[in-house]
Amino acid sequence: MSVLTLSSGFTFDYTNLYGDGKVTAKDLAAAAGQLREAHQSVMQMRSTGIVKGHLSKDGQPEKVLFTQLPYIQEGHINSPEGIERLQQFGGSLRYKVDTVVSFGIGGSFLGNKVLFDIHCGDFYNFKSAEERQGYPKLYFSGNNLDPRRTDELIGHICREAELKQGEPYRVTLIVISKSGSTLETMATFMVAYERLKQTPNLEVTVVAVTDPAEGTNETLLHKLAREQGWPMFSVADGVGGRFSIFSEVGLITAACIGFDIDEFLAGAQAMDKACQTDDFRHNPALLTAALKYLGAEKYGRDIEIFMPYGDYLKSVSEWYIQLLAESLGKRVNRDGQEVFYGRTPVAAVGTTDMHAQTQQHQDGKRNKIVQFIRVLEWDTDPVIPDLFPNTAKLAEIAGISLSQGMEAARQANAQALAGDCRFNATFTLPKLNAYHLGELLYLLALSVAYEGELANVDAFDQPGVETYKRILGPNLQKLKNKK
Ligand SMILES: O=P(O)(O)OC[C@H]1O[C@H](O)[C@H](O)[C@@H](O)[C@@H]1O
Repeated sequence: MSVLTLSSGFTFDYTNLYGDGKVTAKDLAAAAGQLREAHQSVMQMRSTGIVKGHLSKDGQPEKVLFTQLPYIQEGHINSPEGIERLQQFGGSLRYKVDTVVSFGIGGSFLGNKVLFDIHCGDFYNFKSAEERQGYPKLYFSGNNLDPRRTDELIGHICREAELKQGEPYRVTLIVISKSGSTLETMATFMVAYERLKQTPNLEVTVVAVTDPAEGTNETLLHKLAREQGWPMFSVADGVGGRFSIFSEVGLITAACIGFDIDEFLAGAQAMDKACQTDDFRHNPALLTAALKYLGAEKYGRDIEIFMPYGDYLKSVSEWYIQLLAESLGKRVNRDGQEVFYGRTPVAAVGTTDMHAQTQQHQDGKRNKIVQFIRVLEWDTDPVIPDLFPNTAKLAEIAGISLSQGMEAARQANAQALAGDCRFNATFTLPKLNAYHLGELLYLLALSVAYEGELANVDAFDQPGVETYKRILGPNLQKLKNKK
């Protein structure tokens, strides 16, 4: 067994990624110099924010500061006052605001959805205010231009306002956009704001989360917020969208639902500390990056199936898709040579996708790594009752808890894949709580930074997404002119 165990109980089991027929000790030994250099570069990024070759969208040198986020400190992006302000904001909503709608897409949505799913689950918005401890209902929008869902969400809120007796129905719209002008976010926000403002018995307020720059670099959202007097939170300089869950971007959702910000950042901080050793066998982010990088480069495993077991972890897969795709999917390396690097991420969830994707993982091309996530201990865990003792097949599973069944299924999946030389690995979270979630998400973010170094690509830009935007902008103008 090859398992790296942290003092918190978080583990990385890479037994099925390492050894004969997998990434070998020889492969790792041959890459030792590269791993050392990658580690030095990441340590330099930590202390100075400087990453070789990284430029902003405007071609200016730009610092990378996400490793600062776990540390709440005076003068840091997450300062004690900043966190206090977030908590006060969350507290100010309790028993006062009925509904929050969070508008955002990509890095301004995916992490927020993770926090919501893990903390609130599917049925939160059906619960009473008391059951939600006074926190408002919370919906997401802006992550598409879907006319039907946008319309239905607004209709639903308006109906709730109609039904409310006495006090007006209070809605807070949180508009999150680093660039401050993303099409989906701004379009759906404007549609919703206009309709909600016109609804009787409904009071609507707006909060903006955007780049705080003023002057010539001021974002459109910042300008609007300033002119309209909306309260603002920041997407700090040096924190890219896909790394922003630990900043005010993600933490504002945490504040709105009473998710434990301190524990979440403490988990991220513990992981950051665990990743400071240059011994790759004991550095979870470097070890993960090294094995996946070598798996891709030497063995052609350039698809990553991200497969947590448990419904509410599916959004972690979706968050990871953006992290991996935008960070490592690069045409050129930092020396300007074409490399077409990056694993293609695939979102999956167990056990569900064992009945949909596993056929391909088991029998398709040997070009994948399956990354499992497992939760060791669940807060609630119903036991399958012996309801039909005379039906042998059902009696056989009686007495087993659902989580035991789920873990047995994951183990069987991992074993079956490993038995046919199909690379896989498992992260285990002792429990599904803020601390361990912080550990996991931070580990993934840092491993992507390491892999950028190993592959010599800029993990912090996303030039490819501008290509379609350059076509879309003029096309939207043409549509407007036709009217
Ligand atoms: O936060 P925003 O500026 O609105 O950006 C939202 C998202 O849109 C872009 O297309 C980028 O590719 C993403 O990296 C970003 O997270």
